[in-house]
Amino acid sequence: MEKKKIGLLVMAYGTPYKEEDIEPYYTHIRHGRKPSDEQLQDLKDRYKAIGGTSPLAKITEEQTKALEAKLNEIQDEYEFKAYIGLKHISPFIEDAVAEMGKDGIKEAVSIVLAPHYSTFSVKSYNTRAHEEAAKYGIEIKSVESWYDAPGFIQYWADRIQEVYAKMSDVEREKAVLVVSAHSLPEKILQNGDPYPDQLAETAKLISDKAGITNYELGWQSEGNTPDPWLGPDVQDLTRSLYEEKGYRTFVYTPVGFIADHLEVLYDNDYECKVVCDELGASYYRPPMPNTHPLFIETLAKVVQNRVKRDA
Ligand SMILES: CC1=C(CCC(=O)O)c2cc3nc(cc4[nH]c(cc5[nH]c(cc1n2)c(C)c5CCC(=O)O)c(CCC(=O)O)c4C)C(CCC(=O)O)=C3C
Ligand SMILES: [Fe+2]
Repeated sequence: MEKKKIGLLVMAYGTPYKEEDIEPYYTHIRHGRKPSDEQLQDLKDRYKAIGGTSPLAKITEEQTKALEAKLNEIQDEYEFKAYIGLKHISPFIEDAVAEMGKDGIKEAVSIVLAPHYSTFSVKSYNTRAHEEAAKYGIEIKSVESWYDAPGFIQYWADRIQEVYAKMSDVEREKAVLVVSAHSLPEKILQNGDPYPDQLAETAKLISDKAGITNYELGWQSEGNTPDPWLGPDVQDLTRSLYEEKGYRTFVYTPVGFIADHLEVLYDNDYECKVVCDELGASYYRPPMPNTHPLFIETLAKVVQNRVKRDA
């Protein structure tokens, strides 16, 4: 039987490919407003600190290829063809959709490489994709969130158990799991955004599965703007947990992200580690999902379920 061709639109944040890309990328993130020299230098310094550029571009590509291959392996009704569409750098979401149009694709499914739904994040990706798709008569079924997908929960529970198993008994007794996502401006709460509740649900599912009772929710990587952001910030949280609850071992799981990139390699592995070192506490950060087979299989199931669902 002839397989039906279906577009697989994989959307992600995007990252500068080289140093010269940092300024236009940052300007795009800031909705077209150029960063000040100081802000730009600060961002350049952070990329420098993690090796010059982020590994994210390569990981997004590997995740997309692996997801496409997995989907074509687990079913034979459709032939999935993957397209990467990025939020803040080329190939932009619109470029990917236009490419699908050129290839004659009429039916597509989309997923954002971020587990939790927010009007600020996933909704803006999906809106851009759907607006462009309308121009080409492409029907896109969009996955809205997958923060509770069983394989995603299992992935983190396994990694957490590995970390706790490595600890000395003394370390384990005073350990706390810090489950975090990217902070967003507090104003998202006015319209009942599900983002904080989804993070809380991910944290509960993961800690239950891993058998960890001491866990706390935190927010990280907040932007440099005057409005209030969701808190507590993971660095402040580390200090208060140390002082008020006596924890001495900190296990950071930035579950709002799925790859090694700036927010994890700098904001966790450098900034949170500095706080732990200063306090004399132990720092742990289990590996990110990247292209782990269980993680890719999980995304494939999420996509497959979305294709099967009507509307
Ligand atoms: C919700 C969310 C996610 C998770 C969901 C998703 O993945 O969509 C995410 C992921 C990421 N964010 C990233 C990078 C950056 N985000 C920034 C700034 C901002 N992010 C925001 C939100 C999010 N961001 C917001 C509201 C701002 C402030 C904008 C403003 O000023 O109004 C800035 C500017 C400088 C700074 O603030 O640090 C950078 C460099 C990278 C790539 C890292 C790499 O290159 O390795 C990734 C994966
Ligand atoms: Fe960001």
